Amino acid sequence: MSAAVWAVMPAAGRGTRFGGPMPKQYLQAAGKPLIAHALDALLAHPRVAGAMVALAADDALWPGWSERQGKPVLRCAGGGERADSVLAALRALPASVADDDLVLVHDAARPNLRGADLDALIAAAEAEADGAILGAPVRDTLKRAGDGRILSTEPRDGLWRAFTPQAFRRGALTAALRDAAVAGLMVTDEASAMEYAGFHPRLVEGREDNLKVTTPADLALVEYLLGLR
Ligand SMILES: Nc1ccn([C@@H]2O[C@H](COP(=O)(O)OP(=O)(O)OP(=O)(O)O)[C@@H](O)[C@H]2O)c(=O)n1
Ligand SMILES: C[C@](O)(CO)[C@H](O)COP(=O)(O)O
Repeated sequence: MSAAVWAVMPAAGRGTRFGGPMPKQYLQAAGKPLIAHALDALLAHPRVAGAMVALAADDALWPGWSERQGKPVLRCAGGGERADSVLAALRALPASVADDDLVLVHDAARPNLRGADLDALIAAAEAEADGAILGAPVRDTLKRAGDGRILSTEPRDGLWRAFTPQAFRRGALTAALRDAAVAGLMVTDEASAMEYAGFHPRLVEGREDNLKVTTPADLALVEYLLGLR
């Protein structure tokens, strides 16, 4: 029988780039909050056993879910940076989640995750000691900017955009994030910490509509996309 997979959801951000009246993960789209879409996408997968959600200490909007789709939804206090929140959630997972068990780290701000992408990611991560992440190759020409002007064109061959979920074994990811923090390394995703630890995670090409809501324009697009499902 395949081992259970747990989800870790960093949801302690304040959405400063979005602005607005509340942290963006609680904004409504297609009838429910972004965080609910993101959680439900993970919990709908048969291999996912439950979720640990990292919340801001003063979060007053968390609906208090203790389960969704018949699976446990646990919560812990997040931290000052996304990486701190992920590390706190990894440490708060039930003791039954072994160091060798896979965990899926997924942004609460990415509501449009699809099951087929999850299938592909879990399959790749289970075959890889180094883990795996969803992403997509860069398909636009990239410019380095300075003072609103083009300074240079950057080579894009071999460049990918990293998405979430990112899938790693609990023990290795916990140690990698801990060591990155001790080294003062500011990582913006889990794969960066694993790379610092010497791993080379597998890249799994996923749907480009697995958008992270960062600005109001992203929310308008995500509302459209979720409405199509
Ligand atoms: N200290 C933090 C910062 C971010 N996050 C989470 O990490 C995900 C991706 O981060 P981002 O899109 O940057 O969200 P915010 O930090 O809220 O946005 P901003 O940087 O604009 O404030 C989000 O689900 C966010 O809630 C977190 O759990 N803990
Ligand atoms: C984890 C992530 O979504 C991968 O692209 C991204 O790094 C999060 O960045 P943010 O600045 O914390 O939104």
